[in-house]
Amino acid sequence: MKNSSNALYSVAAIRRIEQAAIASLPSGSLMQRAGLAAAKLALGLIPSHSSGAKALVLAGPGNNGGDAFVLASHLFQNGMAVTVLFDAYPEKLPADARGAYAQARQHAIQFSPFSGLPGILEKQWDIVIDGLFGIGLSKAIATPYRELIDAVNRMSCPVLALDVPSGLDADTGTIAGKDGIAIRAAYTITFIGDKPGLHTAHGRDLAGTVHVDDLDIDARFFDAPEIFKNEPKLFSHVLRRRPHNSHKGSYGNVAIIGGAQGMHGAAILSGRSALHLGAGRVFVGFLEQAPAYDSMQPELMCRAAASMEPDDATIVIGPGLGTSPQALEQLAKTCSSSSPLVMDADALNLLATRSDLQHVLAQRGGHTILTPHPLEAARLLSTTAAGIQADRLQAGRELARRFNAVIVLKGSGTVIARPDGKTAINVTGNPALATAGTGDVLAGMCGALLAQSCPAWEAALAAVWIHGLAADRLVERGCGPIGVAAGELIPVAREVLNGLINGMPNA
Ligand SMILES: NC(=O)C1=CN([C@@H]2O[C@H](COP(=O)(O)OP(=O)(O)OC[C@H]3O[C@@H](n4cnc5c(N)ncnc54)[C@H](O)[C@@H]3O)[C@@H](O)[C@H]2O)[C@@H](O)CC1
Ligand SMILES: [K+]
Repeated sequence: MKNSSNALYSVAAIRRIEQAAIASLPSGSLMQRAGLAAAKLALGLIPSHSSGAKALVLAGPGNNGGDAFVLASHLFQNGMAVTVLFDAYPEKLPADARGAYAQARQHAIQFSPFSGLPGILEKQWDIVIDGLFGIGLSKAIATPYRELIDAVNRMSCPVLALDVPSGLDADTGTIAGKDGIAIRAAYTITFIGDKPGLHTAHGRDLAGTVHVDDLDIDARFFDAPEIFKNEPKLFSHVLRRRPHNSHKGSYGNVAIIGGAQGMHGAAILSGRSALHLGAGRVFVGFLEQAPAYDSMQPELMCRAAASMEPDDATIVIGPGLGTSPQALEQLAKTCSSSSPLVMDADALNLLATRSDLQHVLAQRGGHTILTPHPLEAARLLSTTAAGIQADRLQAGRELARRFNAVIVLKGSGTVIARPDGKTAINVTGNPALATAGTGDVLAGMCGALLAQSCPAWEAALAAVWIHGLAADRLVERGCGPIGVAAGELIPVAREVLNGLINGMPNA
């Protein structure tokens, strides 16, 4: 399973792999490999390393510190001036780390306790290595490590974290403990396998660019992964080139239901998005007075929602829906239809208040995708947004089980979960998406892909990935992250989808 390069492993899974591998190897081998791999990466990050560049290495009281000692020895042997900040009892280090400490002590590496920090902070460093805590972190980081991390986070030189930025929970991407603190790294080299917490919640901000080194552990020790980084290889098999002999009926109908008074724009955005992601026909159903047409996109067919027959279309319900009795009526009609379905925004807020509809939804056949942001997810699970963010993977999986649906839990590192527990974390996208209407665009994209016969899991993965990449392209072009309007994502998302399909090998 090692060759699943987009696999993500929980800390429990990493521990199982590590223990099995350690038992088959001479003692200390994995730590030696980890320290060497990290040193090679660090040397590559500092072009001037041969001319006495300066490295500050932070070493903690466990095996993460052990990795740091091995790395310190290698950096020294490669001509760097190395200072190690270490403030624990060497004799209390775990065995492998103690060995690595003794090894480092044989070199002219400067060791300093934390009391030496003020002088150390005045120096210019070419790189800081964070080897304080890895997957053994068990509580919030407090004094004296807190002050050290705070100081390092203010430094301008690059920080390379070993395994996990210290203070970050490798499973959840949260900062451990109440009032905890974590290293903000520019790079993280993570060992054995990649970890979900590096890619969701605070993970993307704190881990920087993530490198994975499997420490050459034999593939037989790796469990079959259940969590993946979202990549086209998870969904591209359902994307199809268009045959010449096809027509609009070949690509499905999408019916958007939303657009209460004052919120027409949300439904329109969703409709435009569904159109540009390839739906054959798009209807937009408005709760009250429907506009005659969308003058910027006259291809959309604007109707009164009550007059629409949802059974021959993929339904996207929620954008601008509101929570009126008419909205509830539409939601009830939709839940009992057998059409492929995307539920977003107020449809989710209404659903949270109606256990009868929740039951109908969980029983319905057909493909269902729910796209909550953390607050909507919190309402569905009767908790708080903070409760959801404390463990986004667990929340996504719980929602998927409860509603028998594919869940897209939005946020940094969007979590896509399905009822059997398989979970993906999306790593495209950026803060340009933190603006009104981007959720409406995403819901329309999910609808378009469902309408073109993608199964719900693949449709959700593809939509989230394309949506994020569209935002990344806008930023690359200098159009963001500040001030991107949701509608700007749509033509770029179309470009991304066509690029994906055009780049596929001919079947
Ligand atoms: N055992 C091995 O051979 C290998 C270990 N590896 C490294 O070892 C790490 C895991 O090592 P450990 O299990 O020793 O764990 P860590 O080194 O991550 O941390 C555990 C130590 O930190 C203390 N601690 C935890 N949270 C604290 C907090 N908030 N404040 C103060 N002290 C705290 C614990 O009491 C313990 O002493 C991995 O992340 C990885 O870097 C890798 O080198 C792979 C091989
Ligand atoms: K670390």
